[in-house]
Amino acid sequence: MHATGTGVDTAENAVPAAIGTWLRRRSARADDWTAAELVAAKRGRTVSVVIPARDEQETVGEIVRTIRTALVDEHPLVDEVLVVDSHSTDATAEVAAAAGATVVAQDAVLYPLPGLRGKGEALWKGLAATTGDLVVFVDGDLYDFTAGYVIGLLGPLLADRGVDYVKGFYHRPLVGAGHTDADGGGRVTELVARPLLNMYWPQLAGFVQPLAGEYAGRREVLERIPFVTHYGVEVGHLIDLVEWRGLDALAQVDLGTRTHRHQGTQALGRMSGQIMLTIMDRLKAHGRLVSAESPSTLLAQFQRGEPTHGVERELVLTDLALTQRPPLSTFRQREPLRESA
Ligand SMILES: O=c1ccn([C@@H]2O[C@H](COP(=O)(O)OP(=O)(O)O)[C@@H](O)[C@H]2O)c(=O)[nH]1
Ligand SMILES: O=C(O)[C@@H](COP(=O)(O)O)O[C@H]1O[C@H](CO)[C@@H](O)[C@H](O)[C@H]1O
Repeated sequence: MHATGTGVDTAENAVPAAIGTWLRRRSARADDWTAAELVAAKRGRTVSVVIPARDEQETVGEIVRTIRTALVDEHPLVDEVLVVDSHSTDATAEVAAAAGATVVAQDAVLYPLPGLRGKGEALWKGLAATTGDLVVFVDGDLYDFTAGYVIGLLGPLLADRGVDYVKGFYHRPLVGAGHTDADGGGRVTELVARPLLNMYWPQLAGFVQPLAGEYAGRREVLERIPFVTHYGVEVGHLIDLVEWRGLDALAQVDLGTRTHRHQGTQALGRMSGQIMLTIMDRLKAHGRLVSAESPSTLLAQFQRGEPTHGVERELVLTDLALTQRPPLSTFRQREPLRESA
């Protein structure tokens, strides 16, 4: 490790010992396991893959085909592949079904429960619409997805009963028109999530990609945590799980490189606000943030467009209010949770 700019020398011993221990104990690589080894390790447990997809017709088909070919047909590691069609306006559902996925419309799950919008809603509905003992979440906008993503995420869960939840990590290029910044991706991670998590949940500082969209968990645990319905879902999971299950129940796996469809800066501004409000919500929930007033959830952004109030910009208002689904178990009677061995 090396000194950085105005930062102190980050020598090995500057990293809190607990983080170093966790990194060594709970970090793995996707190629630590093979599909055949994990099939043998299933011992009757089942696996569902859930892909949230809003307008992903360009990429979702190849992701589904890769899983089906390598991890259903060749090696029966995955028992169920579900694409949650999240109000797509393109051919996402048709492309996913043609590739061999089960497809469900987000609002059709747990109908007539009124549907909400957002990625977290898609994930929660995907959990509700599947049955696997282990659940793997994979974004639908990946360009370089491999079966190793799923193998790597399942490895720690099948190998160690003490692990409840596994995040992927990877190099994240930012691919622009004719230019790629090899490590420019994960903009909200680097500018918002990592600094805030280091400030308030430093025990999570070892996660290389806290907002990774590829992760897996035990159903018995996933059904007992809330799902923030928008982009705060990942950071909400990490905080809720480390508070409930402890850091040692969490793990991470190196999946190599991840290239995905990037959103624009204003969309990431809204995502950032959602993540900040989720972190503030958890600080309040744990009695660590006492504020005289609640933050406004209304975000004003300015775009090229119709002049507004005499300014040569279009004013766009978005409500970033935190909405979340309760633990799915509150919708269903479940056996008491078996404490991890
Ligand atoms: O309301 C939503 C928003 C996003 N997504 C999906 O969630 C994944 C990650 O979303 P996105 O790519 O927008 O986030 P980013 O990766 O840019 O942070 C993608 O498969 C999206 O199609 C979804 O199903 N519903
Ligand atoms: O990590 C990030 O900063 C954002 C944006 O990534 P890019 O800057 O477009 O590579 O992407 C992630 O964040 C979302 C919110 O947690 C997740 O839902 C996405 O799956 C993940 O790609």
